[in-house]
Amino acid sequence: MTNPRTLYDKIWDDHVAHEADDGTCRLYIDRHLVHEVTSPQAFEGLRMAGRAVRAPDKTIAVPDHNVPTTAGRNNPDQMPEDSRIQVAALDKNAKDFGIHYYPVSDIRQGIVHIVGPEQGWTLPGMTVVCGDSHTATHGAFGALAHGIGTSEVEHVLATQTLIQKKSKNMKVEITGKLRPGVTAKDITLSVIGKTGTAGGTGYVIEYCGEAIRDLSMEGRMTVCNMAIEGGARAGLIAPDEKTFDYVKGRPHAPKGAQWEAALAYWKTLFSDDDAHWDMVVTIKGEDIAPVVTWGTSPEDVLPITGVVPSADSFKGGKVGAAQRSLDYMGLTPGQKLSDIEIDTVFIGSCTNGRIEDLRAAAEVVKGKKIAVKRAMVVPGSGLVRAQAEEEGLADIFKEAGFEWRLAGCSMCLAMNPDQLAPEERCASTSNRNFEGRQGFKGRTHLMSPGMAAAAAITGKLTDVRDLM
Ligand SMILES: CC(C)[C@H](C(=O)O)[C@@H](O)C(=O)O
Ligand code: SF4
Repeated sequence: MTNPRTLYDKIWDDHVAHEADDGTCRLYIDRHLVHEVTSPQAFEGLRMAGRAVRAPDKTIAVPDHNVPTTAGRNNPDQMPEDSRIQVAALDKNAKDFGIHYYPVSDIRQGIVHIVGPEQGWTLPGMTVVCGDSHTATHGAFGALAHGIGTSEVEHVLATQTLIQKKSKNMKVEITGKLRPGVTAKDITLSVIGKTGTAGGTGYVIEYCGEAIRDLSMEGRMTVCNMAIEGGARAGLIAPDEKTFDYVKGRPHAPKGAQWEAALAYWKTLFSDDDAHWDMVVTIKGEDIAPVVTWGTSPEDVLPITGVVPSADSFKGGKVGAAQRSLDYMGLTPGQKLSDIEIDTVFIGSCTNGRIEDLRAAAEVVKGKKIAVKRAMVVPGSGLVRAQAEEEGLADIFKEAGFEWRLAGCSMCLAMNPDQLAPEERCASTSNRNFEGRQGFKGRTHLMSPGMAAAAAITGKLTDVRDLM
């Protein structure tokens, strides 16, 4: 009998190419995803050393952070100078080094964490890295996926391996059923609300339990996407029939006999009953409400039925941080969250820019008009966009007054023209509400797509259940 192992242990063991005496390991990397922000110096490093990309067939690049999302964006005049330089550099690097590439003009272009799964690059049991903290998204497939820094990007490009120390195992179990109006986003925000942004430090989280099993692959990606906001090294979910169905037939998924062999292996990817957990967090699915953030940290989570907290309801160092958040966000303690007026609504990002997210938002919006200054839907990829158009979702959004944009990171972060003005208040489906994240002095409230759509319709933070 081998020792009982977690899913993380199993994937780890299958990828260790070398282990040093101090436990430092060299891990084989199956997929390396690349975007324009964290790769230019890495490719430059290879050039200077006269090195090639070790496994170009396992290296996939797409520009996403800097690209404008308005029509005519292939015109370089639409891009600010620094964005243009980064996108042009990725165009050139992809060509020079012969890696898979989805340029801005390609319908498959989109946010790297949406494109990878969509094209079948992300598969169960793989190690997946990207110079991007939200790489955890791919863990939804039962892959070990995490963000790396630019110097590591260069190392992986050159060697297809990564130097790592093993993390501890954390189990986050969401039991039972979710209540109506509660989504994957509410799960992942509620977990961070409970554990805090540092709660996952040093761990890889496996999400499990009936409520996780019941989620679609899209929902599972939303949950894993925010593992990093809870401080974890990665988040993952054991693959099951839903995972295999999602993967099957995708352009880069295995076919024929290779599919059968892969499937047999994937079915071994689960945590053994007696596996050791260094920490266990359990939340009842029925206790989770539709939530929003009120502050400038993803752990500042409250049910939409709540009120803005006062700084002195916190302890220790958090009192000062809460006061700073309240000042930055322009909020008064005791104010009902559902009385907070919203200027702008952003539906998109690698957290919630997939087709299911757009369907959920469209369902709330259908036949209504927006009551905010601006609202935009930014599909996570060109293919999500095309599908949403085919399903009539784009028309629903446009008729309601939403802008219907092209794929990219957009207003998730202020690296492209989609930005908040100072003090502009946004209901956003993205994953970070840090100061300045969506624009200088911009104010971000994180929530699910249905909740963001509800805010667009009423002009205030709104309990989506009131519109259902
Ligand atoms: C620009 C990039 C390095 C960054 C990340 O690592 O996550 C971005 O995607 C983000 O969401 O803040
Ligand atoms: S959508 Fe946002 S979180 Fe995701 S990769 Fe882009 S900037 Fe980062």
